[in-house]
Amino acid sequence: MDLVNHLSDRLLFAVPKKGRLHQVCLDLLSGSDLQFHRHSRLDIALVKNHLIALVFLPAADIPTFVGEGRVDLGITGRDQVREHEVAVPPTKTTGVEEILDLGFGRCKLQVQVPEKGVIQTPEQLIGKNVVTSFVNLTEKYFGDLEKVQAADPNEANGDGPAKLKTRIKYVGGSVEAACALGVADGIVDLVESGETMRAAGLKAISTVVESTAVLIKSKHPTNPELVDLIAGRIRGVITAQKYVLCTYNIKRDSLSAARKITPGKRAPTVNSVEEEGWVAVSVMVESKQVADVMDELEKAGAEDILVTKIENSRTKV
Ligand SMILES: Nc1ncnc2c1ncn2[C@@H]1O[C@H](COP(=O)(O)OP(=O)(O)OP(=O)(O)O)[C@@H](O)[C@H]1O
Ligand SMILES: O=P(O)(O)OC[C@H]1O[C@H](OP(=O)(O)OP(=O)(O)O)[C@H](O)[C@@H]1O
Repeated sequence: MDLVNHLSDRLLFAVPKKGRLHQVCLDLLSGSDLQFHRHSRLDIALVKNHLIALVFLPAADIPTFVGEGRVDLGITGRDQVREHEVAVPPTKTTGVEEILDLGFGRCKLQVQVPEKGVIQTPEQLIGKNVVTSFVNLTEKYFGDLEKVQAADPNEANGDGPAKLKTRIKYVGGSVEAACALGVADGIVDLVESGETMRAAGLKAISTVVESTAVLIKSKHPTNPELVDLIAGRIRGVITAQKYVLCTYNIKRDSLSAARKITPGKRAPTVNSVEEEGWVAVSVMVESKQVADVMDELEKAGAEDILVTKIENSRTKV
């Protein structure tokens, strides 16, 4: 099938083709009931049940395609969006709009130096070699540091705004190896658990950007209604993953204490039960807090506390 000729009437949705965000994005598409079959080695897949085509692209390239309006929707890291924005500042018609913070892919772009070295602050890297995959953000970061230093009367050399003194070099991956290989005095790279950084004998001395995955759209999508529909579905899946449904029985006298523990997103649903003086409560609770909430509810006199996974949802995040 000539896929390219099937694209003209379809909304284009870019998804990371590899890396940390790939599988979790596929799970999100499946949770949103976007059904597709990707032929091996093809970076385009037609969605069977909507006028949408998925395009599988490197996360770093997605802001470019969406920003130029070639692709309508995309998922990538906020770090990649910021990196692109420094290189190509948005205008009224170009650039991306963030629709939704997806919560996963949480990491920080950090300045890192050898743990046992003499450099302790980012200012000490000025004029030295810094290696990164995020050249634009790194140049801006050190450019701003250099400006601050130049504004300091003790440091000013009177030459006016100079070109960047710090030498920023691009590498596409394994950035953490650059210091050990003698190519860099410091690096700017992503950190999540910190394992990669520690294994390379590095430590973080500053944060350039904090990032999570985001759903982005172009400024003039071809089918805004379909963009809203997909955004609503994805929001529903993300909310469902973030919350669980907690139900319990409690004496009406203790209800106000229990409401403080489980205020819910709007308010808990309270139903009367057959037994005099008791009510049944059902309420959404953030998954990461649910164990503490159950302990507190028990102390407040709640009984039959049950927690259920939410498959999908339509509620404001
Ligand atoms: N360790 C991490 N933890 C969480 N999110 C991360 C991590 N590393 C990267 N990310 C996020 O995922 C995005 C894509 O990074 P990743 O390195 O996975 O992509 P890639 O370079 O395309 O893939 P690969 O590294 O497999 O070649 C980053 O821009 C960032 O937002
Ligand atoms: O703090 P951590 O949990 O160790 O994660 C950080 C690492 O994850 C990313 O690399 P990835 O493993 O995706 O490979 P890459 O270096 O080839 O980009 C990032 O570039 C770091 O190297």
